[in-house]
Amino acid sequence: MRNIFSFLKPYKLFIAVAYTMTFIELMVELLLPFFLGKMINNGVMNKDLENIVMWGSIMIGLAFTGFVAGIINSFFASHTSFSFAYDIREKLFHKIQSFSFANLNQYPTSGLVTLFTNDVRQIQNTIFMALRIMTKAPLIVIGGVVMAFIVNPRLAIIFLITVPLLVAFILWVLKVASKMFDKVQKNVDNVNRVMQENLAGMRLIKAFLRRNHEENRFISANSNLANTTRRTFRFIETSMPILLFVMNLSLIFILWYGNSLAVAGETSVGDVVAIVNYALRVSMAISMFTFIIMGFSRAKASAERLDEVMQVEVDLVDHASARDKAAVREGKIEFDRVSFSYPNHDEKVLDEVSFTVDGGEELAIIGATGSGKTSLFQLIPRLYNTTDGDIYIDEEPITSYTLEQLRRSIGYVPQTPLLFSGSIIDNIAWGKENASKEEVVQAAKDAQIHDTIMELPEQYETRIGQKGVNLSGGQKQRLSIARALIRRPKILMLDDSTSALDLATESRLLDAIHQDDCTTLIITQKISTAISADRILLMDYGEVLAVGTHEELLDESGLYRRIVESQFGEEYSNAN
Ligand SMILES: Nc1ncnc2c1ncn2[C@@H]1O[C@H](COP(=O)(O)OP(=O)(O)OP(=O)(O)O)[C@@H](O)[C@H]1O
Repeated sequence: MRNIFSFLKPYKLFIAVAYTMTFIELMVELLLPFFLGKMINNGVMNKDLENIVMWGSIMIGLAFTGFVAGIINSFFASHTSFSFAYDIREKLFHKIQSFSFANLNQYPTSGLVTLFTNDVRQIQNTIFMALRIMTKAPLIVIGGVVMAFIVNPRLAIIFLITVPLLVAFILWVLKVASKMFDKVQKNVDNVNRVMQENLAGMRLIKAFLRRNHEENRFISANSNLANTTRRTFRFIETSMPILLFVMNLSLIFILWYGNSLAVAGETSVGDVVAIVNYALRVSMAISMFTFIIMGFSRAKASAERLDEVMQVEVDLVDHASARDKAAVREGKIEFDRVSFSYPNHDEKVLDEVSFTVDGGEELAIIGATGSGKTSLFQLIPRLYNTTDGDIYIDEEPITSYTLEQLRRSIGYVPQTPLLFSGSIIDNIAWGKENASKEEVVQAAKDAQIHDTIMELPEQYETRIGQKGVNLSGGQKQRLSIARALIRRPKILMLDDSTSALDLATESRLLDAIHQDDCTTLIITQKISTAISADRILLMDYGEVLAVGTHEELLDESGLYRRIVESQFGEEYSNAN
């Protein structure tokens, strides 16, 4: 909590002004009934018009001062709460950008989105309320009781019974409600998650005719949310009339007892009116305070969630020995008995993997699904750290490069191409800061996508929807390859990124890549692609079974022969 609210520090002055205005409003609220009593006692009861005008003018002046103070307070309260929300969203975004893959695995995307929207808004609203009325409400309760005692202690005695009773009741309501709000929040997260998965997987849902199934899943999440919200608000709604009932009882008591004292000449009508007025203000402040505290308990839960993410230790940072000047020169890669398990998982997905790729060499990696190919790739740009063993680039441990230097020299095309909303040119140029149009066009030509782009309505300026919905799978793959090529990386890594390309296009693309002097690692399922590489690495169950040329592997590895036969037919391997 404290960490999150420390974001208010830059706005200390605004907060001070807001609280000063609150104090003025408070004074106005407490003095008005007092002066009303005076006006009735000295003016109305004595039919003294001059006195009425005098007290009336003072009251109007006070009310106007309160009104102006309220407007100024509102301005500073909203400015502070909006600025706070802006700052915290910016800091949160920055923090999440610094997350490693292992950190990201800890938090579902939907939860992170909820942080940015729901949680930040919840705290923002509470800060606004806090500056606007939160401190005023309890002070009105205390001040109202004190003033009532100043006006008439005998009548004010009722406050000593009702106020503690109401406060105790409200504390109980809050305790129960905050647990209920926790459940509401969990259900909000759940609805967000289902929605997000559905929007991202809409095509798959339609293709698999799973619309009804998904609708039912959403209905279930949505009705859970509606039910918990309904239960929570019903509870609060039923507690409010109880509150009002106790308040009204105390008012009736004041009127009845005040009347009998007035008839006996022991108090004045003005005092009774003033005390009734204080009772009304105290009751309103108490019920207002309930809502504020309820908002506060929700904001507390939101602040805790935000704080948890803000405090996450990023587990992948530059090594103490990393040198910013170290730059990848040739792109020679060496794995030395590298083992790897995903964080918080015991299973080894890579087991003592050793191999070397020379600078400028092309290595194809093949293996069954789940054999650890992508995991191996992710270790090279240090998206994860190895569990055991070392990786060297140009004979230096990868930890001796800063993350920035290391990743700057790598062009990584992931298995699922992800394009951003924007134009084609933006998407390719995204791969390199300040890329020129010529560089974009050259990268597109190398990735064999230039001709396709030129056929689009606005060519390079054509906009693509989020995730490039209006492009085919193969086109998306080639755009994300162009994005990697524009970096002119020393190490190029393609994770099954040519799977949707026909053989001729793929071979032209690989030829273009060969023109560049870069080390290329290609994960592929296609033997035809693997054959064109200098060497092939065969993986199975996280181990390297064999490394060599196509012919060497045909001789050495039964598994490789079987894969070749499954794609080219038995005659092929017999002939070779
Ligand atoms: N984020 C993760 N957390 C835990 N385990 C994971 C994670 N990602 C992958 N794995 C596991 O690691 C193993 C290797 O997965 P990997 O994606 O490296 O295989 P792959 O050979 O690239 O498969 P494919 O050809 O299907 O892409 C699998 O058993 C998988 O379940």
